Amino acid sequence: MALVGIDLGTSSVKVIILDEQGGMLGMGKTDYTVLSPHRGWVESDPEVWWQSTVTAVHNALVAAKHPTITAVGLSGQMHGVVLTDEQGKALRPALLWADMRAEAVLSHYQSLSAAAKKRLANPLVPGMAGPLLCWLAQYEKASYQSARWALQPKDWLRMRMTGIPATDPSDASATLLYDLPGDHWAEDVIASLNLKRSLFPDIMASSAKAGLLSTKAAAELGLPAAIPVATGAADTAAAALGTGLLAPGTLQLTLGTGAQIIQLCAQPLSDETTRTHLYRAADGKNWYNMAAIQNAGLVLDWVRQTFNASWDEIFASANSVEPGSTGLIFLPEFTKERANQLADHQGGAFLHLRIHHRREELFYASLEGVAFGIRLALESLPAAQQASSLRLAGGGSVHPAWQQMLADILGRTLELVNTSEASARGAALLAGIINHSWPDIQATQQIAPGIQAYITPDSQRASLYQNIYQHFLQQARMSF
Ligand SMILES: Nc1ncnc2c1ncn2[C@@H]1O[C@H](COP(=O)(O)OP(=O)(O)O)[C@@H](O)[C@H]1O
Ligand SMILES: O=C(CO)[C@@H](O)[C@H](O)COP(=O)(O)O
Repeated sequence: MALVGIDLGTSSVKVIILDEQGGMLGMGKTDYTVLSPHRGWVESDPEVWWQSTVTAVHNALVAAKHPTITAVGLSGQMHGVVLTDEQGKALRPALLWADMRAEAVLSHYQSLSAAAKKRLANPLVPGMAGPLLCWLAQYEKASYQSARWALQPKDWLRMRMTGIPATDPSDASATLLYDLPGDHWAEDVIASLNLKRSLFPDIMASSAKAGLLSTKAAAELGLPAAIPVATGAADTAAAALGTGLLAPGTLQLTLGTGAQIIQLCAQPLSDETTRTHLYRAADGKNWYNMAAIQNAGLVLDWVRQTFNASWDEIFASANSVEPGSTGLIFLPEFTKERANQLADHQGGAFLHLRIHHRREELFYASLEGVAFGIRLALESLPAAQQASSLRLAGGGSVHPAWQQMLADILGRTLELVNTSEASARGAALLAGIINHSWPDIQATQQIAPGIQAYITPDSQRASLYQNIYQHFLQQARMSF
């Protein structure tokens, strides 16, 4: 008997198979491309998500030696929107969290009442389902008018698997259409924005049984038909569950295509400065504050591809380049940050390029620039001042040289959790609840992966970076 967890990320889908004690039996991963057909647009084709999921599930089953699967759980990238027909068939490519086109309609949000904005409890930024739907309603009337459902990515996947439209609080609360203190869709906001209320599915607990795997989906995935599928959770919330972060206190940095630093909180207290987000956790009990970084793995992957480099070559720059990259500065703001901007947004840049700069400096400066962006976001979290350590998770955090750089630049110890796929693990743990492998979310803490290593900052480099970081901020802000 085994459980499947599927994490539909921005750059790849990850599938893991756990036994009923939470032990890893196998995994599969399939990459896909993020599309940018016009300036500021960021999209993915849901059909590619599905084909990639089929491949990753098959590979995970092979790696796990074909155990009997009894339940499936889901996690997925947050905020964006998939417009579908009645059956869940996508009507156009999915719009993703990094998409900027809805800047053009943010004025609709700005003119909401102060009370309504307070209940949304989050910065008003364009890559969320609410603003994206406002854009679609205005500029793509045909697809908007014919849509039956507006789904989050993992909810689209579940509908494809079960035919049941639903969402959960952790994803719904990250759409800018959710009343955080009231814990329900923000009916008044949806009405004020003139959005169709019927687009939004019922909200079910992340650990609820949302439906059964259809015969057709089961045949494609190679899984048994009619096994239960859990509602699932947003990837950041699922990653917290997957690493055993279930109580307020510890900070966690998840590094994927984007990066997020989160801290669980027992009350829905929003950030008056609007530099951090407030969302529902997967346990249905807590919330979490999150500082988001849009330009993390997304940008490093651009560097890797554009310079035709391997990941090893990029990280090997840490062996030959000194902190500060001999004056070279990389601004990673390829897409506008939601908050915590390094500079007035004009796009990314290499600043102060000189003839002596080699390929290695370009790579090292890119890593430094992304890490400085993470540091700025970290400093916006109220709890960061006191935190001397952070947990580290996510597929973009695995290289040892990069982990050490992050510890040095953030000036914090990084705790490496003994799981490579925290969000997919969180998803599988939710499957275990509907399968009665464990009674509830709290019980999953007993099978939480331990800390496999502590990466402590090198005191000399950390001290150097205090000054280099300040210099970086100053130069970044002077440059536009
Ligand atoms: N082999 C690798 N070594 C180091 N970093 C990688 C590697 N493959 C991908 N990455 C980085 O990880 C990011 C994807 O993180 P991941 O958590 O797997 O994906 P997602 O954002 O889809 O959840 C990529 O954008 C890239 O920057
Ligand atoms: O944008 C956020 C959180 O605000 C992310 O949680 C996205 O959902 C993307 O996650 P990855 O695909 O980068 O892991």
